[in-house]
Amino acid sequence: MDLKSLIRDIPDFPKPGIVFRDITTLLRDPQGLRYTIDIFAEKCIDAGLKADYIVGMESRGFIFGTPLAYKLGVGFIPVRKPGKLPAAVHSVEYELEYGTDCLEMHQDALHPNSRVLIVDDLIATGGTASATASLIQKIGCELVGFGFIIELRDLQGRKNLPDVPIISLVEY
Ligand SMILES: O=P(O)(O)OC[C@H]1O[C@H](OP(=O)(O)OP(=O)(O)O)[C@H](O)[C@@H]1O
Ligand SMILES: Nc1ncnc2[nH]cnc12
Repeated sequence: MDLKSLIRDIPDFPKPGIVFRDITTLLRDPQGLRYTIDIFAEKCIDAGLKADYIVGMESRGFIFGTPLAYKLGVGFIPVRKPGKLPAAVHSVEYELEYGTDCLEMHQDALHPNSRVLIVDDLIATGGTASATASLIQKIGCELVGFGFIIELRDLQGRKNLPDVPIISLVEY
């Protein structure tokens, strides 16, 4: 199945010059959604990525990370934008094109030495994924790899990530 054909390209969103890779059209397609999660799980297994938990970033990381965790038979841990999680959190600030943003995770979400696969819908600069990796490493967890539906290769986000396996299903 050609997943790229199910992803809608929206030019000049959210600003001129950006081509927004819209996954809502993929999610809307029952066969496309099922295939995405099935092939994602298959590639993780084939790559030997043995995780105890999937960590997904708000918000589109939730959309793919949770069904992948279900498929792999492991737990899902949300990494959320500031002020959303009710219990004590670890926080990490990271650079955006303009300014900074922050991500948070419950301090008690993971035990040290838990094996974690970080999942998001897309990697662009790698800032979000890199910040999430630093969060789980703060707790002493083992980062087994990253999984993305979409990788924007020209932005070279991989260069900002730790040296672990990276799975991406669709590249631009
Ligand atoms: O590699 P980067 O340059 O960090 O960009 C990738 C991130 O940007 C998008 O999330 P966004 O923060 O736009 O929020 P959303 O998921 O709520 O739409 C996307 O879902 C990734 O998390
Ligand atoms: N081009 C893009 N399309 C969709 N989500 C994004 N997040 C960062 N860059 C993006």
